[in-house]
Amino acid sequence: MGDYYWSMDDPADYNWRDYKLTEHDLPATDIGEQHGPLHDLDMLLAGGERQQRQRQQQDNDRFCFGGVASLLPPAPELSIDGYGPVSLPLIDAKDAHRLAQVCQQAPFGRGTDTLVDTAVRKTWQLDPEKFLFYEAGGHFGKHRDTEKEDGMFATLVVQLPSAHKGGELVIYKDGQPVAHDFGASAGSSAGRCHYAVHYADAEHEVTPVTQGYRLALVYSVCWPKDRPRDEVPAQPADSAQGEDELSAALGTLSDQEKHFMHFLSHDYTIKSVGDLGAAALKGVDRDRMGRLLAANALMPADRRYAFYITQATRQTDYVLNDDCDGWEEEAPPDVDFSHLQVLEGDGRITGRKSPAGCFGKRDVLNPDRKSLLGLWRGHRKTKCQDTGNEGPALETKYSKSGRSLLKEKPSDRQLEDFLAMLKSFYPTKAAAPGFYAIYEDLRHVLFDVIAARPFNQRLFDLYMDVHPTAKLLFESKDGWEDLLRLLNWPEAWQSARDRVRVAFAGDARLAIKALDKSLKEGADELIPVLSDALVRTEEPVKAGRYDSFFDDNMWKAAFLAPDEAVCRNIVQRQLNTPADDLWAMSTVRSLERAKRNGPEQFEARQHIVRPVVERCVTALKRRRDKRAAPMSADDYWRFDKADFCDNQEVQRFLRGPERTTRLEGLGSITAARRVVREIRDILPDDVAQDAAKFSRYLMGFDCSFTAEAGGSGKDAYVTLTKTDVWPQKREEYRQRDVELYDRNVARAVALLAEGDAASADSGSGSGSDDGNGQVQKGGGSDASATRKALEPLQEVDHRPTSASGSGSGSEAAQGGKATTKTASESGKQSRGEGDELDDGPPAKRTRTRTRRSAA
Ligand SMILES: O=C(O)CCC(=O)C(=O)O
Ligand SMILES: [Fe+2]
Repeated sequence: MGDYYWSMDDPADYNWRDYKLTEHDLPATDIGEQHGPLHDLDMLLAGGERQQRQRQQQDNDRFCFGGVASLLPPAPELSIDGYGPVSLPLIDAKDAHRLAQVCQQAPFGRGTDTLVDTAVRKTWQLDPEKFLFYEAGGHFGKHRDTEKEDGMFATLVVQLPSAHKGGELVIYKDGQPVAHDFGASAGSSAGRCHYAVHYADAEHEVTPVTQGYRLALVYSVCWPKDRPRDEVPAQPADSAQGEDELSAALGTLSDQEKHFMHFLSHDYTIKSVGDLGAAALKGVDRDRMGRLLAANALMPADRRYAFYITQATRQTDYVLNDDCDGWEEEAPPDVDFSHLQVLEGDGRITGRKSPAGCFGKRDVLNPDRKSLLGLWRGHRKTKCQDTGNEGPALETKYSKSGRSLLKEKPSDRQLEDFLAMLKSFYPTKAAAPGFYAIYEDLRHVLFDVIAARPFNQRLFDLYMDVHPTAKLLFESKDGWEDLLRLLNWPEAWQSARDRVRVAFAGDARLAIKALDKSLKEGADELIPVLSDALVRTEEPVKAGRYDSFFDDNMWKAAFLAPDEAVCRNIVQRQLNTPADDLWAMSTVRSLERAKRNGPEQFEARQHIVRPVVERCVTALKRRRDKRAAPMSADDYWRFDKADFCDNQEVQRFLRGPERTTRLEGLGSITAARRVVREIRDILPDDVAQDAAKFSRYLMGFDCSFTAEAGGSGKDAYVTLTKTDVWPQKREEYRQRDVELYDRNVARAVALLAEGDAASADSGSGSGSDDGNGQVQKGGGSDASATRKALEPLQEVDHRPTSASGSGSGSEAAQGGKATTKTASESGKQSRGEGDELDDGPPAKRTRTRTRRSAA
């Protein structure tokens, strides 16, 4: 069976309405408190018993008002496209007929639908919602106006000079009608324009026009677009004394840890509260919000309340009673809060939270002394549902805006205990991933709690103890936000600074990321602390690679940080780092980028950086000279990196100084030929003779030689002869390395050259700098991106750097080896210490080696 929705005021008559629906009310005396601080607050907000009636009247007056539109001409000129000039008031039936023809039947909204139903609304309209034309029988049933535009809060109706009967605009305030007859009783409606203004959320109707024609213009009244969000009017000076009393009552409630709520008089759309915050409040709600905020602000921070606005819904389900003559509550009403918005003491919406709990009938601030149903009076929706077997059921639903004042303030002692407990439970992400997330949230909430009270060193220390790592400070969900808030809290920052430094000193990568973010977001206080932390960090060499993201950002900070000390710190750090050729090249490249991105900043600090650049030059030159040293004739035939471990005898020969050898004792010529075949399978003879064509193989094995079977029977042997294809190739690479080191030395020198805009290497190696953006995007953790950015280094870094000076081949050769060998062969590849031909990433090998030699 389908659902039928209608409003109680829907004129359509359904037989379910013949049954009696009795809603249980509670008198005002059962709501809130009849004495004590909450009651005092009621009285103070209501302005005392005596003033209450007067206030009520004022509020009624502001709730809606109207009269003669004396600023408008008595006979406004009105002309309508397709009709022509309209002479006002409209009297002639023929004119009316013509006018109706250029208009449309006005629709109305229900939920998200726009409907036309003359039983609900019967009027002609032009230019949607602006010009209305009522004939006899025209009317508009009870409704509230939708917010047609952002910031709309009221409706202005201007009735043009009209000669008609009926057609009053009746506005309901708490169910009581306030009628506007637009001058009918005063006899001025035909001769003047009249107006009426009402809040858009106020329920209103237009009674049927019984005679003549009524013409009206309808306007939406909106807050100005540039009005500050959350604006609540300052309270007039004469209420200051009331504020003290209010504040005292609030304070007492606060000490009792009392949370309470207050039903707003007006209704608000979720959107308007979301858009405007406290500034959406109207009339009496606005006054009271202003007074409560002012009183709240008078209290010390730890006693203050937080303010929320919530959409409250109260739903009751009814079933037919046993006598089938009325509806009976099936269960107690269900009260629900949703769309909660936090308005803080200063009225700022800072986030969304869930209500701490529901409120009992005693937790209601009820300055207007309303009964339960009086409080809930608002949008009531009734829905009748035929549930089949169980018969029809009726549901009523009220929704209402409420303001709640929640106090979430445990005592300092309780908090300290809690923090100590939390500390003992401090989880690691790996150990308790689920708990960690809760923990992160808790930490964030705790920050709010602690920040909301006067600074308490003990409490704050405990709070800081609970999250000691840079990861939590920086990478947790709200870590960064909390860190920034810490900066604006002088006492806290004073004592947190050292902890922050220590935390980041344990994680160079995070320190760099945080430094970068601080620069971008102007968190200036954080920059020196992070740069101090950086000096104490270890070089983040992961998997043997320099991290160009790290280096780039570090140097960027060195030049861009407002304080020169940051640059000095970084230089100090780099001077403490072991220097080798890879370090030098990475440094040079990062400095080049920094120089390119900010030539002036670079120049201003290049004198500070000079020692680092000089150190790079020294390291590069040292490496260059080692590589440039010519090889002795003896060493020329030592293929000391030869990789032929499937046959140890062959490998021993290759690594030794002899040019040729014989493998003997093979037993038969067949066996000798088999050995040759096996060798040629691995390294074909023609490969050993043709470097250009087969360098991929050569590089894989780091040798070149031929094999030939000879002799017969027991004397059969295999002759191995080294060819100079490999050593020549090796020589070529040595030469290239020297050139590369030379180029890098030149780049380093060019860095400090006067008036040179970092273009020294724009033609050669810097092409790969384009990979920079990619590296940053990958957060420096993407190995392939990092490798890409390191490409110019790899021209060198996989090559031998041992004192012996023998080479192992190019990057291409490494790749070739990997694809040529089987997995098991690769497995056998790893060598002892000192051998540079392990399977690790190229940079690692060299890195390991240089580290050792540096030590
Ligand atoms: O005709 C009027 O006075 C008011 C019409 C109205 O309530 C509306 O257009 O929403
Ligand atoms: Fe309306």
